[in-house]
Amino acid sequence: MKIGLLTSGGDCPGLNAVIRGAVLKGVISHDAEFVGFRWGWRGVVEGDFMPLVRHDVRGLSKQGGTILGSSRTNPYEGAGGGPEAIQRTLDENGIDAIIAIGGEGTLTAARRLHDEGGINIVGVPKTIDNDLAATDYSFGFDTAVEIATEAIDRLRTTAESHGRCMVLEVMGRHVGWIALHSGMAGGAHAILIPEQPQSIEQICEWVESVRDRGRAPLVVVAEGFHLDTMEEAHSHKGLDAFNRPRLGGIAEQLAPMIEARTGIESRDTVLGHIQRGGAPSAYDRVLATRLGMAAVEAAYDGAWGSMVALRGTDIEVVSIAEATGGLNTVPQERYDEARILFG
Ligand SMILES: Nc1ncnc2c1ncn2[C@@H]1O[C@H](COP(=O)(O)OP(=O)(O)OP(=O)(O)O)[C@@H](O)[C@H]1O
Ligand SMILES: O=P(O)(O)OC[C@H]1O[C@](O)(CO)[C@@H](O)[C@@H]1O
Ligand SMILES: [Mg+2]
Repeated sequence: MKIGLLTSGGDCPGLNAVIRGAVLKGVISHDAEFVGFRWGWRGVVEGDFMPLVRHDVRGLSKQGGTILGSSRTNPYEGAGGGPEAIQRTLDENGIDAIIAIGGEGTLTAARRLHDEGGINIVGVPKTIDNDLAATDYSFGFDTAVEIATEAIDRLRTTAESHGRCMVLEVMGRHVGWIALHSGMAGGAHAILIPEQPQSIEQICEWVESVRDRGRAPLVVVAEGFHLDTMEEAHSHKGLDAFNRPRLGGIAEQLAPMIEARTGIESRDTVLGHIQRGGAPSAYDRVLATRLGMAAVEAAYDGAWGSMVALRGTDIEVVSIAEATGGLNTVPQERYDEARILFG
């Protein structure tokens, strides 16, 4: 079988480990052939791909980013877009199947191409946000949490030196998993997530109780958080390639509000894409490698339109529909559990 791999959507530590796992598994167990589509769906639509042999994936599991490049190209757009044109491109190049590594958008597109055009596709879930349903964790999340936790540890020493309140903004467009886990690991005094709007009065109450105990307050906020007085998440950077608001900047809004209300000097830090860069953690390398290997097995089993997923400690094959049907939000009980530690 000749399989085309692609990485699409925002990048994520571990993408290269998936590619390596898939190629090694396919070559060793099935004598498979691989190509890599460049720049996500763009490579599929434009017929732009490169051969991927065993040598090309040597040492890749520790390398951040994606050697294939990524984009938010829509596979239904352009002359080569849509199921019929894509099938033609695959046939012309002798490519039997696609393994699409991406988030909910990429997987939704993969499912449509399979359902509407019968294209042989297997999905692999990726996102640092951990917002995909049907998989217990997605690779990239653990690495992002490590980076955010280290940032909290570092902010804490400078905060204590000045008696300041620090507000750290982490990623998390729709869900607060990175904020919840890094905040808990780093001992944050308040964790603000998209699923749980709060009042500025409540936030200041937590901050003041920390100050009253002689400590420097540390607040972790997910970029998608909004105060109970706001309609939606803060955005002032225009739209992304898929016409969604680019988030970021809520920490810059909150820090002066906290300072004005409590009198505690406050600073904000936006971690941004640092959370997506660099080498994946050991956990993410293992998870990504196993998912890549399982995706190849799913292809050889003819499990088209499915996705590989982590369930407990097993990698299972589930329908893409299950993964894209809803978001993996932070459950109320997980927030309540963390909330005991606030203030
Ligand atoms: N319903 C859809 N039908 C066809 N294409 C879609 C659909 N939804 C998303 N896409 C395409 O898939 C691309 C990737 O989606 P998106 O930009 O949301 O990234 P993602 O895979 O969800 O990763 P991330 O976690 O970074 O958001 C989009 O730019 C869009 O072109
Ligand atoms: O890299 P971009 O296009 O700025 O996207 C940023 C978005 O991607 C993610 O990192 C992953 O979906 C979100 O947390 C964030 O809102
Ligand atoms: Mg998306």
